[in-house]
Amino acid sequence: MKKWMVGTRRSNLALTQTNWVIGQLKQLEQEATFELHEIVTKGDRILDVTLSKVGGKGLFVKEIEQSLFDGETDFAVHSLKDMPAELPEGLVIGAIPKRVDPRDVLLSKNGLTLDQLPQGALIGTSSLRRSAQLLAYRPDLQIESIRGNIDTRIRKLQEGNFDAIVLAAAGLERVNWEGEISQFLPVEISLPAVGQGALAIECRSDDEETLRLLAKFDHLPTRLAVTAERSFLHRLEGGCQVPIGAYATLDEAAADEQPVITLTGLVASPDGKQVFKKTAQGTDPVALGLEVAEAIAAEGAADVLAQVKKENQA
Ligand SMILES: NCc1[nH]cc(CCC(=O)O)c1CC(=O)O
Repeated sequence: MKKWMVGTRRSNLALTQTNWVIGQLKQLEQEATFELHEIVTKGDRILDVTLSKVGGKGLFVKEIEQSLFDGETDFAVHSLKDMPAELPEGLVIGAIPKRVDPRDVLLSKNGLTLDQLPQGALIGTSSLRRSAQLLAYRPDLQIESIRGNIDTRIRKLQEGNFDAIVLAAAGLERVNWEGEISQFLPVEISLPAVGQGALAIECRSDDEETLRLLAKFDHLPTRLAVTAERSFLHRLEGGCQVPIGAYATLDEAAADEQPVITLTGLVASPDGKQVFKKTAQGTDPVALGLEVAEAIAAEGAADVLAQVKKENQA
């Protein structure tokens, strides 16, 4: 019986996610065996610099993809939101498991909510998407960059460096830190990152055996939703260094109907003073993503993105 080599980053979150995926796949294919292959990525090595300054898409995936090309690994487990909008030729996402909670969450001193935080409170986040939306909602807040894995960030909050930090609910739940959450931020206040809360299992596009295994673990409603979000991202050519968010949901569809996808897309200026946001519905996820992207680009989002990209290069 085949043994699959599985690529993963070495962080606690990555290892937890990968081991969870392996556990699920074992239930689907009981004879199969799996071996973990830990890979240190560029993103893991530059922990002290704000990611938006480092630039470059897919900081956490490049070395992992190389290992797939080299045949050293057969598939790799990623957080979907760390994946660039476009995959290199020869690789595909073989499975997208069911998405968990996509929301951002606030972790604060004394459990205060966003509305309860004192005037001028200091928030730790290195995500332009999160800081722009927080400032749009509460212009008095101060934002400072924070880096490191989930444990490091929570420690920095506990040490008193910040009044609050913002993280993804999904990551916290996966590593059992959900008890630290002070507030789940409504998507109306903080629209999540494209693909947040979903995993992506990447493999070679010509690897029939692995594709067949992974197909059993694909969750179609999640795939449709994140395909719409990634189409939006792709049209705007956004990486993690621009303030872009998107969130799609599916209506309950009858068995003989195509599900209707509702997609909200957002682009904001880093200071939160300009927010471009649009919601539309459709049944074709790629077309829907393009439609929403083009609508907000035409309203002025394209200028904001061009400005942010220029500043990142400076
Ligand atoms: N940017 C890092 C990252 N990539 C994936 C997650 C976990 C959440 C997810 O899988 O969407 C996180 C941490 C965070 O943003 O809090």
